[in-house]
Amino acid sequence: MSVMSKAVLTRAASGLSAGLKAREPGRREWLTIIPIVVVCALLPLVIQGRYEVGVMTLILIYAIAAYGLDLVLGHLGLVSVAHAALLTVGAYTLVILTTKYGVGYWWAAIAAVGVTTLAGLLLAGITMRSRGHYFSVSSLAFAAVTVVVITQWTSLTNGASGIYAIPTPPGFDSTVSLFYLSLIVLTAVLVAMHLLTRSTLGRNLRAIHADEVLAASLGINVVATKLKAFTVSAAIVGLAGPLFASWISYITPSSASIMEGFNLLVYVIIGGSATLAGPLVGVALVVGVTEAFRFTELFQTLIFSGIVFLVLLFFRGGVVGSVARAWSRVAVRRRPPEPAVVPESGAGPVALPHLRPVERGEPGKVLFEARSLTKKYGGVTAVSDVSLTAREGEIIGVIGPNGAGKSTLFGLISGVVGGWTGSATFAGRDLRRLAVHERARLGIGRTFQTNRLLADETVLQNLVTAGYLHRPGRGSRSADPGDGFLDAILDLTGLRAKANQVVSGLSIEEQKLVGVGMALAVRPRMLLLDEPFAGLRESETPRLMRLLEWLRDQGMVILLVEHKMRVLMSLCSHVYVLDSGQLIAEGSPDEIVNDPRVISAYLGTKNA
Ligand SMILES: Nc1ncnc2c1ncn2[C@@H]1O[C@H](COP(=O)(O)OP(=O)(O)OP(=O)(O)O)[C@@H](O)[C@H]1O
Repeated sequence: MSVMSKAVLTRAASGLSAGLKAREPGRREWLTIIPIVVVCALLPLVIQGRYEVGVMTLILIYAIAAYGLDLVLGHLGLVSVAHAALLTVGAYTLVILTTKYGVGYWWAAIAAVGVTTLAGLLLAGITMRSRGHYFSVSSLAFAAVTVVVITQWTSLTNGASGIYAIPTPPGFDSTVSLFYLSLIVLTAVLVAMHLLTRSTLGRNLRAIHADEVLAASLGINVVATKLKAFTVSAAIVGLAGPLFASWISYITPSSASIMEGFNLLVYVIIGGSATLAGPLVGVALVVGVTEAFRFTELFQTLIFSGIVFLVLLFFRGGVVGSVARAWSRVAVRRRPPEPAVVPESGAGPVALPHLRPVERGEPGKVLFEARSLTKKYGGVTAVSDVSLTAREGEIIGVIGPNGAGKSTLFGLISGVVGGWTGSATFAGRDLRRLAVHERARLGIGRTFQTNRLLADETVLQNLVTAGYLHRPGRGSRSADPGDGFLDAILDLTGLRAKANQVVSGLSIEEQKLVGVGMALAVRPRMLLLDEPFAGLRESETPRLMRLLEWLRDQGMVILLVEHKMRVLMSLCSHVYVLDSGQLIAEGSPDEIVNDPRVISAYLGTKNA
């Protein structure tokens, strides 16, 4: 692989995991489509040469494929080199059906989209459980296999010699008309991309991109969502396949090569992944400029490399991404400052919402029961033979020194940590058989010791994503569940004034509250809170305490890991104490603080 290829792949991998994350597009961002389409539509009137219009058509066709790629690259963070192969699969399907089997062009085009989608589904099915570099290498293998299959299946594809005389779409046989047909398809893709990125699927993709564990904890089926996205991505690329075949009029297996797949990747990264205009701008810039220097191949390669390096060096986020970021900085400066949060004085009552966030439980009824839970990490037994019962309407404390196994226990219950023995049931269901997202859907919500949030999104967007299971109609694009529940969470957590602020700009304590709010948006029946009070100011502590008490009174079960003993002891009715993975004591707060084993292992004499 060339130095440049490595640079781009490294940039793609590192950039996509840091700093270039997709964000929710503004409601009015679709307006960008209008100037894009108008400018494109006017171009053939200004630049009229047959060759030039041909290049512009190719730019539009590649842009369609680039948007398909961007759905997984920009919005899911998967670096795929297989998309040129998918494009070629679509092109060959059209060519074979029309030239060998005499199928009408439009039927063949529909079949091409279908076959490309199926090919994408196949690739996704094989690779969706792999992440990062593993996925990229799998996509590389897919491209290589596609080239081999097309080359070797000579009876169908004519092998390395390729196929000539590819028909053009009926009624679109001139260069200019193919340009406008491609523009119509591109416009539809732009609209679809805008709608997709604002839809539940788009939000879930961003959540998965940001943090798969968090996404699953919110009830998002990570594998199914990735499959869906990859299939849609392949379908979009499939739209470009027939156009590409008609444009090129002579197709060979080399169109599916890894290098072509790499070029598509370059277009998206250069233009700006996860932006509405980025892929088109990237293709136009790279293809346009390199075509202008087509008279010398060496010079063309140098120009291509030059563009790539310049953008990588100076435009983090690609051309469009960088411009959009600079613009948003200016816009933020112009915007009047948001009113500061006025923390509730601990004394006054918190305005609790009239809404019922959870199904009212039956106090005293066993909701969760674990027997002999054991989890080993190699030679370390993180949790050893722990049994625990949680009844509705209880706040249960789990305490112990660092490394006692508290977070591991939460991991076992929420499903994040696998490979344990023992038994665990929740609402009568055996948890062993349930994945993380299924447990969340069943009603197990959680926060994490180290905040796991959608750091590049606003507080409200975090809550909207977290409330995904409860939007009216899962496919709905509406932001709020419609019953004011998210509103209520903003009030309960005291985050209303910060609702439109990006989470990464909030203080640690505010981020903690966002985490609690997100867990509540899942509408859990049991809430696992891993040190929610850590880092909270004294003034914030009473608010959260009252919130937990109120949730308990609604019938919710709360398992609370907390080192702030005063808070924990005043909230909990029952406390479990772990030390080196073992349950060393359990009982009421009074019993626990006076238990000599707990004093010796954890509390010391000052808390006793
Ligand atoms: N992924 C892992 N791989 C190997 N060992 C692990 C892993 N996670 C936890 N452990 C070990 O398991 C034990 C329990 O860790 P755990 O994080 O559950 O404790 P904890 O009580 O939550 O501690 P803290 O209060 O510091 O968060 C520790 O010895 C820890 O080193």
